[in-house]
Amino acid sequence: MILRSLTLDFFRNYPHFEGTFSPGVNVIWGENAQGKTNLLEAMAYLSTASSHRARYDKELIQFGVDHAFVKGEVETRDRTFTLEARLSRGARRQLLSNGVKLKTAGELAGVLNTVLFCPEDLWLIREGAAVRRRFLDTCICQLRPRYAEALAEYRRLYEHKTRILRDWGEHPSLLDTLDEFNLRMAQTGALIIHYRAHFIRRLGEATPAIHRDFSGGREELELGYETVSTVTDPLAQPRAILEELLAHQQSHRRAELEARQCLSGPHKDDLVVLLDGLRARQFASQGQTRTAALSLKLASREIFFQETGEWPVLLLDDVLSELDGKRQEYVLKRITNGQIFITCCEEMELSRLGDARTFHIRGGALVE
Ligand SMILES: Nc1ncnc2c1ncn2[C@@H]1O[C@H](COP(=O)(O)OP(=O)(O)OP(=O)(O)O)[C@@H](O)[C@H]1O
Repeated sequence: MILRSLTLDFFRNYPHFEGTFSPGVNVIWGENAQGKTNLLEAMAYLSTASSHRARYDKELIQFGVDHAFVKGEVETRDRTFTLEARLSRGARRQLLSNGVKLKTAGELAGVLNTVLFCPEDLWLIREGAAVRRRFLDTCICQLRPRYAEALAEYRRLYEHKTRILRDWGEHPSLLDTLDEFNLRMAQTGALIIHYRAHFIRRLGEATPAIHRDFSGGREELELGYETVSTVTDPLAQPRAILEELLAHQQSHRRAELEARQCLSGPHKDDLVVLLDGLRARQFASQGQTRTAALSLKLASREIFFQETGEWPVLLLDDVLSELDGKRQEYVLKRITNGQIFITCCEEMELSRLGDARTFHIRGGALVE
């Protein structure tokens, strides 16, 4: 999978950008706050229709402007795709593939896959469960269009149910619709759990070997999936999971009404990381959690390759400078395949990774 070129209009601090990239290594360098991350964010947006750091699309539109445009030419499966995202402050965003409007973001899956790695990811293990759910969701959405659709639907239902629970005291008639929402949330929730369990199983197969290699054979990493307590087998068919989710909702109905919060469902899921049998989140050292986070990210890249036969585009945002020499060396050794974008503050010598193209960014523009 190769991102051949990228065009931006009014995206973040770029009034306009046009770049054509190397199929190998691309180094994007410049001083702080010049727009290096913004560029990777735009690339990732074309693969996931979401940003790793913006909650709303409108944050991506340049200040004082009412629309933004992102276009990428992608080579995959011996074909060329033109992906476009048109963002607007006043209207729904539009996503297009080869000029055809997409109905859902899920339809982007499989055209451009990216694995983004930024310094915050080094805290993937230490942070709360939300960060690990986001990691899982970003990966699975790119591999399974149906998952992306279920997740979007689940989020809509969750927000609606949260409003019902928040306001039912003042408007008791809202409770008339609660059962309907519960059923639909359990149906989409069952699908989400099924897909997450299968992805975590794959991750659980790929990550330990990388981590073992990385830690010089000293540590054993294991992964687990923590979901709704009534679910006995998250790998089971969604139909079986549905019944167990409904039972959990039923037993938490009263508590939800009292707490006025949605307490039942996969929105609380976690990916559990164990190092030598202990929960890494609580017991691992800073160095160990970094190594484990890197192993997870590198493993996800390998799963993309196994699934699609092509390496995803790797976006390394300022991450190498955060790593000590040994970890840097390990990552560089492991990423010799596929297209790579690396941002850094100084021009880097990366000739060992093959032909590298260099882009110097200043103030939201390419320095020619
Ligand atoms: N919607 C927006 N409109 C205009 N400018 C924006 C918008 N969002 C962010 N910016 C600007 O983009 C710049 C940050 O860009 P970016 O995060 O890409 O920096 P960077 O080059 O990666 O820096 P660092 O090396 O510090 O990580 C900031 O100056 C910020 O004010």
